[in-house]
Amino acid sequence: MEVEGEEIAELLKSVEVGGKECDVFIHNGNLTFQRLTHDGTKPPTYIPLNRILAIKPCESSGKRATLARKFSKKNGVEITQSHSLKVYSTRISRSGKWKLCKHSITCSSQEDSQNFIEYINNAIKEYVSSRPKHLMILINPRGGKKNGEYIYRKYAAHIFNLADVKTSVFVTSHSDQARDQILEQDLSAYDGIIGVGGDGTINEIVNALLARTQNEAGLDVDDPEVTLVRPKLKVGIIPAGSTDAIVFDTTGVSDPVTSTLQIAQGFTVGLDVCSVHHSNYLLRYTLAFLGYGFFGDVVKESEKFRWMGPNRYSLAGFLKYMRNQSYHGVVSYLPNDDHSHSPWDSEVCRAGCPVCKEKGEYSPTPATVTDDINIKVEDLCPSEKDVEKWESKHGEFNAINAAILSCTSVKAPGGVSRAAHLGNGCVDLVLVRRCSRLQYLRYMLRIALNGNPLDLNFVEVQRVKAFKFQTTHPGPPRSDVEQCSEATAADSGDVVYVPRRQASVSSTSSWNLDGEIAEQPDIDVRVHCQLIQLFALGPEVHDSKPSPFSCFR
Ligand SMILES: Nc1ncnc2c1ncn2[C@@H]1O[C@H](COP(=O)(O)OP(=O)(O)OP(=O)(O)O)[C@@H](O)[C@H]1O
Repeated sequence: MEVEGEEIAELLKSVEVGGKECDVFIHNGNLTFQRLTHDGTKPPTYIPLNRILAIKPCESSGKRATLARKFSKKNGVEITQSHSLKVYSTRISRSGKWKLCKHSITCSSQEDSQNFIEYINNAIKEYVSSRPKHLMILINPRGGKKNGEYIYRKYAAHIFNLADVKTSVFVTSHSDQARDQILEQDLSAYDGIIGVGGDGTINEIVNALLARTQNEAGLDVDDPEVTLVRPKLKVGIIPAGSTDAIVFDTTGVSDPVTSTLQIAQGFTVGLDVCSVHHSNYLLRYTLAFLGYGFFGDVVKESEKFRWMGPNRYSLAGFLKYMRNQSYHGVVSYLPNDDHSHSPWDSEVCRAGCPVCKEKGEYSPTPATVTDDINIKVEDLCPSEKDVEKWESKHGEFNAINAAILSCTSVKAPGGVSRAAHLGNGCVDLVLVRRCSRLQYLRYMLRIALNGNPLDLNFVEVQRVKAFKFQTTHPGPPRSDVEQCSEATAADSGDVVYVPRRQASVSSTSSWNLDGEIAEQPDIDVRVHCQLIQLFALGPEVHDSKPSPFSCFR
């Protein structure tokens, strides 16, 4: 059989699919159903093989049994229950959430049914080499609305069961237990570690996994220049936290079913990680965001209102906004030398993003993912040889934000830097210069209301491979400082802004490192290109047009 010049493998002839008579074949990596009509005009429906989660024999009952009986009567064949099977696949809804679909097929003989199951299972294995076989699941029962366990049992467990992924489930009983588990357990049986919780949970997992990997490799993690080793195990996250920014950035939605389906189907993206040092001492690794000034203060202040739950951030944010503080310091950074992408790009990072692909040569489709991703050594971590290229900016800042990911979420659709990439080996360093309350409000509203927070004259952005921050004393009178910063800005060709009502200057703030507070303001940050492999596809572009790849009904 041939379609548009392509060889196709015919699997089943004249079988019943959803009460309709079809031929079933594989064409171009798709399981294709061709409805048999008198005039043969129905277009085929297909399921890409990499979207098939499982295929199982099943017992026909109820409506399904009636349809099968009708079909067998019409075709004059005896159909027993064991000749029915179900193909479980995924489809993407208009909202971007992934759904599990069932396609029931009734074959005319036991042999046909078994051959079909065998053929599809082999095709999936061949086509999709990187599906996990055994996962460690770490559930944080205290994250978000404290329903991590419920979310896992209701939305995730049956998907892993269907996909024949073995799971070892641990529910943490206290903070840091996930870390201890990763540091102390024998991990050789696992393909990946999945956190059920929020950003804090995945951070704890990644920090522990990186610590263990570097320790086993005998590396000095306190050396900011060290080239870190990529862990063999992949990580994943099923959202059950308050913000879930990392899940949102890597799947496009915050939905436990979407995340579980992407994990079970072995989709993988390479994620950049920042190492954060203070005085040649490793503070921690961060995955999404670093913020000094406003966002550091908010997290610190919010600790006083922990009893309020997630609302504590709104109250702390309001109090800090009213105080409108700014901080002195020098930011030095190593600019990205690859000018093919910048924070001003209108194209955002997506599944199959060419920028990330080129950097890490990873493919988000499971067919070609291998453990040995070919990353150029010079991309892994900026080194001493880059010394001469460092640049710096001095001044007073309301906020210094570094976006490793775009940091978009349901609450912040504008993100911190919408064009930031998952795995380009860079962070977008956003400097919010000393400004009035009203100006800062405009900045925040653009993050919250899907505007562009970078397009303001008191905000500067640089795409960098590394940066350092050092506090400076208020020093010269304000007019001198302004002259100095404006002169620097003018020299470098940047827009000069004149703040109307300015912030009050305080001594130092703290860093918000993915939601954790670091009291040391002077830090040294290096970006490690795609150091972690995360089970996710990357946000997808949605097409509102109906697709032939859909649930076959
Ligand atoms: N059993 C537990 N009891 C108390 N704390 C725990 C427990 N298990 C984990 N934790 C800690 O809870 C912290 C916060 O969890 P997590 O980040 O997942 O939720 P969240 O803060 O609500 O979500 P988000 O970070 O997305 O805003 C983690 O740093 C983790 O160490």
